[in-house]
Amino acid sequence: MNKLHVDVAVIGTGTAGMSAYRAAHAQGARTVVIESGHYGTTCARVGCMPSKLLIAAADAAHMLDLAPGFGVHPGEKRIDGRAVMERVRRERDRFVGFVLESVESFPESDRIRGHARFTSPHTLQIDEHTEIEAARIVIATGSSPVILPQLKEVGPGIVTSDDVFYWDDLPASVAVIGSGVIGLELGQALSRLGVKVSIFARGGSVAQLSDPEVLHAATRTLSAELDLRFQTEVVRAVQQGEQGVLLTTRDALGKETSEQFQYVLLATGRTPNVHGLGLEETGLTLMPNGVPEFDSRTMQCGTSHIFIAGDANNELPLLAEAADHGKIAGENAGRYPDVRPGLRRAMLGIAFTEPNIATLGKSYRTLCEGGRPKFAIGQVSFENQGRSRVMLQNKGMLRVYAEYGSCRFLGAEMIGPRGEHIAHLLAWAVQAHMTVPQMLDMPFYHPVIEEGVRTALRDLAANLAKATNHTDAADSEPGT
Ligand SMILES: Cc1cc2nc3c(=O)[nH]c(=O)nc-3n(C[C@H](O)[C@H](O)[C@H](O)COP(=O)(O)OP(=O)(O)OC[C@H]3O[C@@H](n4cnc5c(N)ncnc54)[C@H](O)[C@@H]3O)c2cc1C
Ligand SMILES: NC(=O)c1ccc[n+]([C@@H]2O[C@H](COP(=O)([O-])OP(=O)(O)OC[C@H]3O[C@@H](n4cnc5c(N)ncnc54)[C@H](O)[C@@H]3O)[C@@H](O)[C@H]2O)c1
Repeated sequence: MNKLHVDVAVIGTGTAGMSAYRAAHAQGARTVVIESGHYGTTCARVGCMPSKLLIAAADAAHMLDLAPGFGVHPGEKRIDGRAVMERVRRERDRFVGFVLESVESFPESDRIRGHARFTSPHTLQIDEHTEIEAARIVIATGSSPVILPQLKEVGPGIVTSDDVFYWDDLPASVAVIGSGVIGLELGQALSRLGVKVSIFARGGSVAQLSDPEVLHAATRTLSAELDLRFQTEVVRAVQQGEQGVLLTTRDALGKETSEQFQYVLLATGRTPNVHGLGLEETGLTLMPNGVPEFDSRTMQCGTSHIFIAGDANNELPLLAEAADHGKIAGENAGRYPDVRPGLRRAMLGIAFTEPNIATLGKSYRTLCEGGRPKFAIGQVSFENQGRSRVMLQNKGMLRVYAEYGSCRFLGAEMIGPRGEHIAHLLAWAVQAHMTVPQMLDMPFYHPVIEEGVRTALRDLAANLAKATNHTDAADSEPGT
């Protein structure tokens, strides 16, 4: 058994782990990273990048569908599934290659291969070959797809996003379970690429939306294009050899339906990789999901020498968050016991559906927490928004929120054209603590989709003014 003594051990070499390694190392700490799977990160290998590559191909196909609306007739559309998947894998491998180069730039002696688990608060056992005594430890173990119990061990037709980007060809049909971010991004992309797709949602949720009006607009917009079956539960699935899977679902009225699909894609959330880590040996207080209690400003677990970063802490399982968490955790582990709060940015979440779905700052749900909501709402529908209509992308809605009295801009939820860019603009305003009048003083060009944002902000300003002129803010309902 090899024995190692280090200042900082980082478990996981994903985005958070690599960021933690660099930050701890920069503090002068003798640091190692431990990896049980492949190097290359979830984001590059099976997450952000390949999913956006698939979506890019779908966008190209969709543009051909839109063209006749402008009087442009591109001829017969032909999708070469093998070529689509070959490009996805080729470009994905290129991105993974850059990550591998980055990991390989860490000295070999700092890279340990194998599964890490705690045997005491300061000791990690790596498979059966190495024991590491570490003064501080960063947990950056990522997350894994949730597999519904009734779909376990059905057969090769049950897949997750970990499998899709290894396909050689596009399948004939896919049942997507879950209407969250992964289900909608992949479901819409596959559908636009000619795959027969049905999306089954046990409730009525759409991606990360919580504002009922935006949710309504999103449901209407996406249902116009996709076979979206809300309030529908999965009952069972049976693998039928190479034919695919016979999936039985039950709708809100209790009616059971059985349909055959080549694949059933599970997109039912991800669970933090904290089980099998031996956390019970650390003495840390665990939350019901198994994640240790931690401070989201410092990533420190309780007052201990252990830090947790990225998807593993389940706070906001997004790439940019993983990188920030890793930096904060690594710096604090490096200079422990001098633990300091790190930079946390305004919340920003974007689902790359088309139209994009975006949430930023405080969500409607968060603002409504703790009783009666006390914030003003402004809104715009993109249906008659000038530039959106010019481009035949006039779908969706934006709702913006602000605090009565101070007029401080708080956040927004939307589905709409160019949502990824509008969301950045608005998230920057949240982080800069701008007020609605200050935002309206900013330049708006013509004709641009941002003029729709201005319409929503003007509506918000009018609603804020009504409250200041006529009522006590506490008496105001949202949107009045
Ligand atoms: C399909 C999909 C699309 C996505 N798209 C986006 C997007 O567009 N934008 C966005 O912001 N986010 C997106 N995400 C989320 C983003 O990919 C993740 O938030 C991010 O990659 C998490 O990074 P991480 O470092 O926490 O985890 P990972 O990159 O998963 O790294 C964790 C590492 O820890 C290792 N490990 C686990 N347990 C152990 C152990 N006991 N011992 C040793 N090593 C261990 C694992 O093998 C893994 O290499 C997407 C995710 C998916 C699945
Ligand atoms: N563009 C992006 O930023 C992006 C893209 C993909 C993934 N991600 C990250 O990955 C995470 C995981 O994505 P996801 O889509 O798997 O999770 P999610 O939490 O967004 O959605 C999960 C969906 O599965 C449904 N579901 C859960 N349990 C179910 C059950 N038992 N039966 C039927 N349906 C069930 C939920 O109702 C929900 O619709 C996201 O939270 C996000 O942080 C981000």
